[in-house]
Amino acid sequence: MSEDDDMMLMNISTSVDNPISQSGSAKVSGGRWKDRRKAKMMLQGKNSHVKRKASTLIDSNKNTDFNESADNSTNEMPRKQAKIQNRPLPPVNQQVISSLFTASREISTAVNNNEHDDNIEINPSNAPLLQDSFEALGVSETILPHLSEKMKITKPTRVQKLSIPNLVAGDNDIFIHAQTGSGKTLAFLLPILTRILDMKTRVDRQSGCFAMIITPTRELASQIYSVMALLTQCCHYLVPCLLIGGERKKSEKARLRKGCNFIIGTPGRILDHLQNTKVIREQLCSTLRYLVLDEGDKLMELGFEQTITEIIKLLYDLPLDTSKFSNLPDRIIHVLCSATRKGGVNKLGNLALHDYKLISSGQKQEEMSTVPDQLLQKIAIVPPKLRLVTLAGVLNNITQKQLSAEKMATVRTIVFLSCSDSVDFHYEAFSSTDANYRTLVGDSVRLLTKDNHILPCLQKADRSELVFYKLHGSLSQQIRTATLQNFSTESEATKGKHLVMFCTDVASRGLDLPHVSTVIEVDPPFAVEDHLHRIGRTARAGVSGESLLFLLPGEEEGYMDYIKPYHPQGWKLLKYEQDILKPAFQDSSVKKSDSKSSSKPDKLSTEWDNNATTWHLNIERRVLEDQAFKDCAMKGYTSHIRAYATHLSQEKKFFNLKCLHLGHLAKSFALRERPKAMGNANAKKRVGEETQKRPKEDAKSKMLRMARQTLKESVSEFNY
Ligand SMILES: Nc1ncnc2c1ncn2[C@@H]1O[C@H](COP(=O)(O)OP(=O)(O)OP(=O)(O)O)[C@@H](O)[C@H]1O
Repeated sequence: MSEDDDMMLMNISTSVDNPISQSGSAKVSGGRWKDRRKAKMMLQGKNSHVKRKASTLIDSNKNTDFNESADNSTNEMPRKQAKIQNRPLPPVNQQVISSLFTASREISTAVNNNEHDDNIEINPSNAPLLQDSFEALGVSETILPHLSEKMKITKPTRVQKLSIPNLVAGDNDIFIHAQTGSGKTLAFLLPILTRILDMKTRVDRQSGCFAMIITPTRELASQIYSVMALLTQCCHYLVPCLLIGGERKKSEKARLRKGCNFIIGTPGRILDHLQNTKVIREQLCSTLRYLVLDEGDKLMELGFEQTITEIIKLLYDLPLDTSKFSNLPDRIIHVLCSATRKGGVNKLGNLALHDYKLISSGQKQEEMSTVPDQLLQKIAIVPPKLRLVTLAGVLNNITQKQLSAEKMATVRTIVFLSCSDSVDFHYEAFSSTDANYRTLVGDSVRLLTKDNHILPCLQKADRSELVFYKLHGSLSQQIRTATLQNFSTESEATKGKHLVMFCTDVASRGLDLPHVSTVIEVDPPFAVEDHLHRIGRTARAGVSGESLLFLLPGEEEGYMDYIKPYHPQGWKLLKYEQDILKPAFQDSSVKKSDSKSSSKPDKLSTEWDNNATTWHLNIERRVLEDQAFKDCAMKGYTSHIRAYATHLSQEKKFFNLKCLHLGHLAKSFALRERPKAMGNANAKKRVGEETQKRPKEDAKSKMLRMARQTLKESVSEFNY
């Protein structure tokens, strides 16, 4: 039963003692006609307020009772149910707890028409090719030993095999279009470095800048800078320089003044320096020969077309002295990297590339690359109320598996959410329930300490084995960098633990985080490209990996057909109960969070669904008791709804705001209040703040306004 309904039977009486069992003949009298109709429908076992097709969203009596027994302390029985069953009504101002589980739990509509076949042996599609060598591709002898000894990279991947000879020997522009994790970074860095090293002309940091690499995110720029810094350890006289927003411009200027051979950065900051810093123009003048645009589709999606046009214009305004380094190309070579060749990126190609060669690692030259073959995709159709507890179940099962392994290896999981506020909520919900944690970086990395039992499996383990991270664009650049650094590197504090990072799409593009074994998309991506990039954080360079996508029952299930072409190896369709919740909650008892204050000894349940409910009620109770956490949950919920309205128009049929059951979704943010009530409370607050009332909007313009606002926020999310 939805919280939305709890007020509607206030003045209604029924003529039967047990109307549920005699639903067909129930007589309802009194109250408004609408209320009577609703009541009658309910007595007949129908839901007058069907928001989505799946029958699973209608709660049962059984579960309301079950819920009651799971949390007697609050004694909050839905009023409608109480009235129907002639039980005493709870006080009007008391909140209603809607039950977590529903009567019919089977998701009947979920059919797997793209089953993953366990019996087929799959070869990794982005792995190094054992029969090839970098030497044969023409990579400089100066780099080869360093590559194999220091970086442990001995064989090229398919995309490297195709692009390196092209850039080493030819002077064409190239468009690199390849799967995630296929080694695109080295596919352009190695040949550029080779051309400079093989000039046989002595160069140093004062010789000028030879290549500029532009990326959409600061994290990606920092990562490419690190790879370049590692590569140039074998030729320390060559120096890269990083120019990204969020850093002090003054120190960047000082670095530029010392001289550099490669500039790596984000578009806004690079343009800013080109327009305002004389020394960068001096560095680029005469020497610039390569302009690389990485993640071209994202650059366009985020509206950098104008910025890049201006950068290109300014670069072409600089004089080029081809006599100075005559072994280098006699013009600026453009390299464009992208996982897709659809839409905006073609425009960027027209803008930046001339007479280019397409380097595609796929067998077929499709517009979008598929996911790596060795990646095992899983999909779970999860009712909106159960999203939080199911996520807990998934994380628990991964930790459980890690704990039961003989050798405790560090395990990394990335959880993608739709917006920063939702990231904040999930980070708080999972990392600080028992307040037994230690922060490792600012307040964006929390190591659970002993006695923190946020997941059921930790109650049995004598050690705490979890570290939680949060990453989104509203954090300062220093915190973002330090958080990623901590997540990626092995340290004493994190060694052998399960590292879980809650993040927005800021972490979806190009980031190469080592040994990520699972990616969980709790909120579906805003575009199918984002789906490929998010799950591409695992299964990199031939290594295996898993990803799990949560979809809501109903319209969202149609998304499976939509993404099918990108998953040639199929997927496994999980049942949220049998495959996730039951294994997570069945063998351990979850204590009620208020059990300490209770005089009675805690009666622990061995039923998995009882445990799952208790787990959820603990989080709900915290929301009730802790105003700061409640604010966090409300913000997370409202921002999530706003973000939901921004799905691409061609994907709106799967992600239609109107089909969302807002009340049930609120439950997954541990909120017991109805969204309507929340809205009214907020509206009341606003009355004092705003003297002018917003003119009445129709649904369409409201949705558009929300979408525009969220798009604006999502761009600032990346802080370019
Ligand atoms: N030839 C190789 N052999 C082994 N590992 C490699 C090779 N080339 C690259 N790698 C490793 O593979 C990982 C992925 O590389 P990279 O980040 O360049 O992939 P990408 O194609 O740019 O991925 P994305 O599309 O996600 O940005 C890195 O850790 C890199 O060190």
